[in-house]
Amino acid sequence: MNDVDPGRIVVDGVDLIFTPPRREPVEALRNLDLEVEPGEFVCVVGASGSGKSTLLRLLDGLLKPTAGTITSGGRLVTGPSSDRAMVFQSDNLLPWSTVLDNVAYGLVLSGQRRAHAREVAMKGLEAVGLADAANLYPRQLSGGMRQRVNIARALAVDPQVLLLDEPFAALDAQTREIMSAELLRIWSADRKTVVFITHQIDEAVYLADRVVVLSARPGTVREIVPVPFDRPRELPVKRTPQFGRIVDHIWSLIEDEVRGSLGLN
Ligand SMILES: Nc1ncnc2c1ncn2[C@@H]1O[C@H](COP(=O)(O)OP(=O)(O)OP(=O)(O)O)[C@@H](O)[C@H]1O
Repeated sequence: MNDVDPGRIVVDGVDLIFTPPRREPVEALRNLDLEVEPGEFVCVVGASGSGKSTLLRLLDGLLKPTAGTITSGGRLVTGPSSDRAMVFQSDNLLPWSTVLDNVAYGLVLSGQRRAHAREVAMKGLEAVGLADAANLYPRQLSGGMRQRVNIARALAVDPQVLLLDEPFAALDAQTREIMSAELLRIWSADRKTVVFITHQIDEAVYLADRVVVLSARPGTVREIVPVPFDRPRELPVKRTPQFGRIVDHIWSLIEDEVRGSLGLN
């Protein structure tokens, strides 16, 4: 494997210190190293405040490391780029545009002709199973459908890397479970590199090739837990003893810190 392979992410010795005006600096991440292989699905878990979202924003180029470097496909990440796309917890769909135009939006912004952008957007909607919803408006969709539109929008620009920050956090438990299976189906079609942030350990174990466990602030990699289940993965794998053992192990790594973040230690 070569650092310049498209979709390969290398985080090398990254520190991130926030320096808010008139407040104490906040050391969010310290000496964080991580390598993600092209096409790999990595989930990141850790107590609240351990720096998960900060790491994702660094990977997208929305934040710059205080020290260390991040490369994507061998190129230094210095700002957002079309080879990486982000999906947030709250959907940021435009309420006055149809589903199709919401998905086409990024392509139009990047200079593509509207007709071509719509064609590509339609393919994206087909990939997430929402072709029939193309002419609806966001308010006419359920929460799960809106997040599928968000994913289609991120995929429409054909990024090498997909960054997802708790994309299903606002959904109810059943919808969330179905959406995670749906995400694996979408991902398996062209296996982009995925970095997925979640609070739900079982969601992480179900989705990931490897689960990155962050320590409490300042966040650093505490352990990387490989997930051995074959793909395609069906939801019943979550009910197996081996699955339960991996979830228990990850929980044991962060339990004290989760209690600490709640003031319970
Ligand atoms: N812009 C900022 N200015 C100052 N401190 C910040 C800023 N953004 C984040 N932080 C702090 O950095 C730390 C890491 O925040 P981050 O949001 O990355 O954690 P997280 O693991 O994603 O948390 P959660 O699970 O609660 O979403 C926290 O202590 C947070 O308060």
